[in-house]
Amino acid sequence: MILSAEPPPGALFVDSRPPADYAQGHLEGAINLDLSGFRGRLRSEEELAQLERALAELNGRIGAGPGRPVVVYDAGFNTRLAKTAFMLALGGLEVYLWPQGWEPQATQTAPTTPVPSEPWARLNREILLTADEILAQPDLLLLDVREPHEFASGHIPGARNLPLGTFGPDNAGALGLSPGQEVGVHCRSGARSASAFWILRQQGVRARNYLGSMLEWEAEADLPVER
Ligand SMILES: O=S(=O)([O-])[S-]
Repeated sequence: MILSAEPPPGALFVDSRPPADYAQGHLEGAINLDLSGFRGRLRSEEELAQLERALAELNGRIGAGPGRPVVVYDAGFNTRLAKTAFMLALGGLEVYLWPQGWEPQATQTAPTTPVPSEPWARLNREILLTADEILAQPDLLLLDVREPHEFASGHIPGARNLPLGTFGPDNAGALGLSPGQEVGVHCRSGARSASAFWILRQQGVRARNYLGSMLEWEAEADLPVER
């Protein structure tokens, strides 16, 4: 959920900005964490289980777990914020995005030492889409949020090109999407599509992010590419 007001009480703050920005001033108790660079093949059950273990280890390290909301903030609504928040939500955490409004409270300069907790994660399969699920659901509306020239260079058969810039906070209906509808979103490596994911979820559309996106799809010999 994208916050426009104060965050929930007791939240763990995650600052996804670059370390130099964090060092200049961050929210009290916030840790500095950018998960937007995540890449990984997610096709076998073992690969999914490995990701769940990695997220459990991460949650334990930063003191995140069930019952404690996590608020991720950044300098505006950007793909770094969106993908970091998506990765944490994928681990089963209750996640909020706080793109603006936090700035006046960013007064702490000393880095926060996280208080670790028991490693814990539950992979939230409801928000994740995998290549094999795309193959198994040919009727699922799949939105490729890359730019038209990227789409033209090769795309998943049946995908519809809707560049990220076309998504707005209240235009899901105008894009032909309705609350409750399930749609898949993807891009090159799951970052722009994480932004589309949150924008659509905010409007009640049941978006699922194909995290592997075209980087994974094009690397797999058995997956068809349309040009
Ligand atoms: O935003 S991206 O993952 O397509 S590089």
